[in-house]
Amino acid sequence: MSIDVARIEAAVAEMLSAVGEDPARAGLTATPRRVAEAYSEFFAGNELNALDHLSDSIEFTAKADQTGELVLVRDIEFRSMCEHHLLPFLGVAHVAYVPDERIIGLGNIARVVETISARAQLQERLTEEITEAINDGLSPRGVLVVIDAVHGCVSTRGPRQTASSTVTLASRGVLSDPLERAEVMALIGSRGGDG
Ligand SMILES: Nc1nc2c(ncn2[C@@H]2O[C@H](COP(=O)(O)OP(=O)(O)OP(=O)(O)O)[C@@H](O)[C@H]2O)c(=O)[nH]1
Ligand SMILES: [Zn+2]
Repeated sequence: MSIDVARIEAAVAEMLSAVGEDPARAGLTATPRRVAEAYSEFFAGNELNALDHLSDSIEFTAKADQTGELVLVRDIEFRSMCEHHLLPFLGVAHVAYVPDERIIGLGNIARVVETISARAQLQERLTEEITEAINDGLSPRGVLVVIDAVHGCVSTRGPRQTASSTVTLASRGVLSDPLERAEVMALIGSRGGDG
C-alpha cells in the first residue's frame, strides 16, 4: 500500500488538537503537510525491496591462493524510526562481507541500509535485516553488520540519556567466527587520516 499523505495530514491535525494546540493558527497551518512529507521519507522503505539494490552484482573470482578477502563499508549514516515511540534513531552502520562469487557496487550497500532503515524498526531487527539482505543478495562467505545509534526515545524522553549510544551486531558464515569478527571490529575501530 502506498503512503496516504492525506490521512497522515488529518491525523497530525488531530494530534495537534489533542495536545491543546490550535491547528489553524498561523504557525501550524502547514505543519500537517510538512509532517506528512517527512513521514513519507521515514517510511519510504515500506514500498521498496532491499534486494533490488543487489541485483546488479559483479562476478568475482578470487585466485586459488587468496582467502579471506574482505569488503568493509564503514560509517554509513542512517536514520530510522523507533517502532515503539515513532521517534527517530540515528547513527552509523558498518557493513562487512567476505565475497564468494559476487561483489556489488559500494553505493548499493548504503542503499540497502537506507531502504531497510526507512521503516518502523527496532535497532536489532534493522541490523538483522541488513545482514540477511547482504547474505541473500550476494551469497557471500560471511557477513557482519555493526550499528551504533542514538535513540530519540532514550535521549529526549523517558531515561533522557543524551550521551548513551547502542551498538548491535549481526553476522553470518565465516564472520560469525570470533577471530574473523575481531579483525573486522579492529578495522571498524581504526581510522585513517584525522578521522
Ligand atoms: N531493544 C530495543 N529497545 C528499544 C529500541 N528502541 C526503543 N527501545 C526501548 O523499548 C522500550 C519500550 O518500553 P515500554 O516499557 O513499552 O515503553 P516506555 O515506558 O516508554 O519505556 P522507557 O523508554 O524505558 O520509559 C524502552 O525501554 C525503549 O528504550 C530498539 O531499537 N531496540
Ligand atoms: Zn523508542
